[in-house]
Amino acid sequence: MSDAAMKLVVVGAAGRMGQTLIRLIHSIEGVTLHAAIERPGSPFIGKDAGEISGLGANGIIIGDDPLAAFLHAEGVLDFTSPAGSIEFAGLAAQARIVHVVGTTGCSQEDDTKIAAAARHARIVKSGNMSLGVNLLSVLVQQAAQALDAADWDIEILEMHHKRKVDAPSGTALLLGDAAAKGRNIDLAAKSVRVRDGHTGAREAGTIGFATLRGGSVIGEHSVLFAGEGETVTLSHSATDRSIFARGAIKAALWARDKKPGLYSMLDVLGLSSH
Ligand SMILES: NC(=O)C1=CN([C@@H]2O[C@H](COP(=O)(O)OP(=O)(O)OC[C@H]3O[C@@H](n4cnc5c(N)ncnc54)[C@H](OP(=O)(O)O)[C@@H]3O)[C@@H](O)[C@H]2O)C=CC1
Ligand SMILES: O=C(O)C1=N[C@H](C(=O)O)C[C@H](O)C1
Repeated sequence: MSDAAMKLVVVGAAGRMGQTLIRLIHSIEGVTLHAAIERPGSPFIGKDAGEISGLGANGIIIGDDPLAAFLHAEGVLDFTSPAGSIEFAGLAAQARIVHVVGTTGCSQEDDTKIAAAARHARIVKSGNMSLGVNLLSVLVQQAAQALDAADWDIEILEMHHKRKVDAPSGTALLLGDAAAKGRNIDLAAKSVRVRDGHTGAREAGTIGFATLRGGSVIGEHSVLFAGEGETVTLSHSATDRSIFARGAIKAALWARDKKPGLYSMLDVLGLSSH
């Protein structure tokens, strides 16, 4: 593996995560900002990426041509939108580079396209890049396995800022998936994502989701195991977006010498059980 700093492109550079990534790349050894991209027509095209992120000018001008940016880069950090991430995965595959995807709200069809791109790109995708949430997912899987479905109901509660556009959050779904693995059930078949009106009594063995939106909340997640007379709650609070950015940069460095494929943050953190 090269000793030189890994050349990274930040797509969605002017977004909340884009700006956080640009600040963090500046302060972490072993990585360097190669280019910053926004969509064509964005008011941020032509602006200095360092200035936009509050660092002061760094000479990297935000552009709108990802293909040109990826050509001489080694990795892409992507917290954008499902359509954007599909496009960037295809371009990362063409350039044979690392693609770290934090974007949430992807459909099954979107995920299939990203998995196809992973035949040539090294893709790390996760609904949450933080160490804390990935550790929590391991604990949730263990608790779900230990607590009998007939006696313990699983409910997942999340809250995010008012500008978030997808629900349930990628993290809530990741935690739901961990719970479903612990119970050896299919999450899609057993999840209850909305309740309204006369719903009838709760069906045993299902996994419920509840979503709150408001203010500037960065990310709150709780998994409740509700039994007769007692409740076990496992939770995570994010108080700074740098936890996600740090995880994404760690993922890019980890994937630098890996074979093409689709990886998760559990793989990066060595928490994977397979
Ligand atoms: N996995 C994780 O750990 C985390 C995941 N996320 C996820 O990351 C995503 C972004 O979050 P956040 O930064 O808060 O959102 P923002 O809306 O603040 O930023 C997204 C940025 O991406 C840009 N963008 C969207 N689509 C494209 C495209 N096709 N080409 C180029 N640029 C594009 C947006 O531009 P425009 O405004 O013009 O659309 C915007 O500048 C969300 O899906 C969020 O859930 C967030 C935090 C952590
Ligand atoms: O949109 C956000 O802000 C976040 N999105 C991710 C999610 O959907 O879980 C991760 C984090 O909670 C912040």
